Amino acid sequence: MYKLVLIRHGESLWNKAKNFSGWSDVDLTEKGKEEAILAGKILLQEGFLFDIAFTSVLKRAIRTLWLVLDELNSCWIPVERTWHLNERHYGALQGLNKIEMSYLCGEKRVKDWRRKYDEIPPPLNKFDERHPRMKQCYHNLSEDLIPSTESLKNVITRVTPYWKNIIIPKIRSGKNVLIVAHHNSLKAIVKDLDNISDKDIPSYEMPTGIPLIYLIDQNMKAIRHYYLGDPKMIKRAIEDEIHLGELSWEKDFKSYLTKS
Ligand SMILES: O=C(O)[C@@H](CO)OP(=O)(O)O
Repeated sequence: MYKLVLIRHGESLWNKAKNFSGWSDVDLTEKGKEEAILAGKILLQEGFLFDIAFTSVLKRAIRTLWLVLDELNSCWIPVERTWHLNERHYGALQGLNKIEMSYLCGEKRVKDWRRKYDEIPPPLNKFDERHPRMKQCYHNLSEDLIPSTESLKNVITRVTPYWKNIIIPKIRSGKNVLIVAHHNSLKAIVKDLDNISDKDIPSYEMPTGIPLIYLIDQNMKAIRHYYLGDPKMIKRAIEDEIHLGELSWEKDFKSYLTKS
């Protein structure tokens, strides 16, 4: 039996603001940093140690990983940073507010953008300075691999080969692997581990900054999984994700319309 630990990065500035984040390189909030530190402390307390870690090239995931490894006194372990584990590219929606967009375009439109398997948001203009082709960290990628927008299906198509060809062999070789990534890129991994269908994976929700432990069999399928964290907080965080964008869930949604 193998063990694998997955962590969605701690709360980011745009999780807090309820903006579409995607490949925008936003940092953690103070709460996000605390979540990461707590995740590291709990992992230490539970006796987890890692041989290698994988993360994206986005700073909210990298910083979460640093804080976790610091608590584990494991800053020295090899770390693979890869664009394959980046968040879903949310196209021209990036930076827009999910509540405001629900008000303007309707809750169903926002829900479909967020949680329909093959829904592709409007693309980000290739000449927009926020486009990844303008960023140094993607300069070694060929243009056809750099997305201007992505559906969840596209994310699964880019994450799965990396998961199967790069990460799984490390697990099979007996390495203790930690993956710190994003809501949608981690969905690709749990989809494979738990055999979750295309129909069910969009509504799979994961809280920020809480270690998710997987026990895996020889066929690289999950035997069971569990979170290391307060069940009440996890339930609340998952409910917030499910209802994000519903105006009735946002008691104070008018404040989103009046902010500058
Ligand atoms: O905005 C995003 O990039 C992601 C993660 O925060 O959002 P969602 O979970 O709605 O796909």
